[in-house]
Amino acid sequence: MKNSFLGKRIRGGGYAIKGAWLLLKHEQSIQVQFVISILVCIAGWYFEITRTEWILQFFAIGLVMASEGLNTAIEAMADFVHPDFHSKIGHIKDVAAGSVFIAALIAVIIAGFIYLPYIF
Ligand SMILES: Nc1ncnc2c1ncn2[C@@H]1O[C@H](COP(=O)(O)OP(=O)(O)OP(=O)(O)O)[C@@H](O)[C@H]1O
Repeated sequence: MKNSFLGKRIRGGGYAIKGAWLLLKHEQSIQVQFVISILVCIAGWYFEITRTEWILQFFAIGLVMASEGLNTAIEAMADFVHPDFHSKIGHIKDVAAGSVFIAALIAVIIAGFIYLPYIF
């Protein structure tokens, strides 16, 4: 069982859950996004948004938090392979941060489409 296909997949899932827990425990940006996600879910419950709007909202939350997690991993990898200042490392980190910015921008636009009609 330990080295079977299923055993390996279950172990891989365990590592992934551990990684998600580490992100939540140690990364301030993920913690902030987690709190914002909870607030947005409270807003969804308050305004009684539709099923499709919930799907879009969870998609946006997942997009932002997953890209932030990958950005964190890339930053950690960059710091590990090259702890000193280097323009290439700066470029890699900037590009990784840019992907989070794009995800966050899309999430804000989705939030606008969902909530502005309920508010105004
Ligand atoms: N080793 C480096 N060489 C060159 N530029 C760097 C280096 N480390 C960081 N930078 C520059 O500083 C910016 C911020 O990097 P940093 O690793 O502090 O990320 P951060 O977004 O502040 O992450 P966190 O808050 O999670 O530590 C990078 O986007 C990059 O422009």
